Amino acid sequence: MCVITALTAQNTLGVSAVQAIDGEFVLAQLNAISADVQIDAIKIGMLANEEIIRAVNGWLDTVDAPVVLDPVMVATSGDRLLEDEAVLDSLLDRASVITPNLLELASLLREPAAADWPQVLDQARRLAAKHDALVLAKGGHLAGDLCPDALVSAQGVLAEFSNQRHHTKNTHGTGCTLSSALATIYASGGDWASALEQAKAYLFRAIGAADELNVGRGHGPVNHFAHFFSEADPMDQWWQQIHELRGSIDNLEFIAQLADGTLDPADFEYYLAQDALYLQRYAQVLAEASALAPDLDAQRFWAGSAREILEGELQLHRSYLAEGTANPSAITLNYVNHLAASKRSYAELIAAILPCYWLYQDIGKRLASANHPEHPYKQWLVTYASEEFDLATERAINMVRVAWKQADVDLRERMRLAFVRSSEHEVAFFDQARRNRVEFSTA
Ligand SMILES: Nc1ncnc2c1ncn2[C@@H]1O[C@H](COP(=O)(O)OP(=O)(O)O)[C@@H](O)[C@H]1O
Ligand SMILES: Cc1ncc(COP(=O)(O)O)c(N)n1
Repeated sequence: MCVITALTAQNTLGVSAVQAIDGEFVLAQLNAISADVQIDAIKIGMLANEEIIRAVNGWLDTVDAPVVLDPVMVATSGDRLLEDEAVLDSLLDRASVITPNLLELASLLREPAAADWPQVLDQARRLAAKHDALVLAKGGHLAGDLCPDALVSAQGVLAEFSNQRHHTKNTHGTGCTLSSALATIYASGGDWASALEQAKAYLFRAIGAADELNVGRGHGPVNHFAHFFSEADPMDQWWQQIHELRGSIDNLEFIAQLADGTLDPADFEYYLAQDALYLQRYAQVLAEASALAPDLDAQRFWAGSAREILEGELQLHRSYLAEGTANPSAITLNYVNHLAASKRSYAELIAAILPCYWLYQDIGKRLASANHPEHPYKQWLVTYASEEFDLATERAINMVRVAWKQADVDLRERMRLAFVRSSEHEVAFFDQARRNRVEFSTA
């Protein structure tokens, strides 16, 4: 819930005008909230003048909630945001946590600014004692590669967290963000140190992504939504993109009959023979992914998967088939050629590999309920609905996700195309027993 205390005409270059709101109207807004909404924590920012401070002070008598007070006095641009800082004193005693930056801290103590971090901590301790509050000492304005922050009481430092300094000029709103996040997270956790740690991690990410916003020519805002945007899972998006393809697999007569057991054994055998040819090549492709893998974990996973295919799935196929009888169909060749063409890079190759896991797991899960002890294709149905296959699919998805995160825009697009193309091949592959069976004599 927000209460407007002042209107500011400002951009990234500075504040050109301030219109303070009448104290009475500020109070009306505060009362409107507390009369209706449960208040778990309060964060106070810019207050502009004494009249507003008095209104807020009076209202605080009527509510019971922790108060984070950010003594906003001067903007990043250097413009004043509070007429007279002395009038803040009365409010400071009401705060649970005061969050001054280095200059505001000095100003509240009527002292010169601290020159280093130990001096900041010392000033913070004295301010904490003066107002019987915690003080969040902030080192953002110090020189150096690290940005330390500490929660300080009259007794000394309670908790200290430090992060690297981002090289950016877009730091407008860092202090406001930190104090708001601190109050909000405290409201849900009840622990100041842990709230500070989380608030700082959130802010660190928001500053790190600030340059992406590219707003204005001065000190641009931090990116509050960096979290949301980068959190969208690219793998979910890929899965959505093949939604229609997945639907068309479900609608194939071959799949419907495989599920209810009415599939002609000759069709199943044809499919399996092609799949055996495919899998042998697929196992080679997995071994190639292992050879290209960037780390030991990935190398092991793909090599293990290749072995799994050779000794697991291929055995299953052979149990149904007379060995070595089939030639590859045009559809099978197309698919393996697509896989082979994707090995320009590790990332692209594993993106092309992925549908063979993911689509089979998906189909396996949905067809599992149709299985029963007399089902003619029960072994096939069991294989792709197994927990081991789930686990392997999950790991394969994650390998692709990790590679995607490290890829540049062009590579990401090639990965996506490789994935979609393989999914298209999967549809044709399932359907092939029902199509013109063009077979080739070379694998
Ligand atoms: N360039 C930066 N990189 C990383 N963190 C920063 C950077 N600048 C400020 N911070 C962090 O932003 C928060 C606010 O810091 P500070 O600049 O000291 O206060 P204010 O924004 O109130 O002037 C602190 O947690 C500080 O560590
Ligand atoms: C309304 C308002 N509140 C606070 C600040 C200080 O933030 P910053 O120090 O990042 O300019 C500001 N510029 N405007």
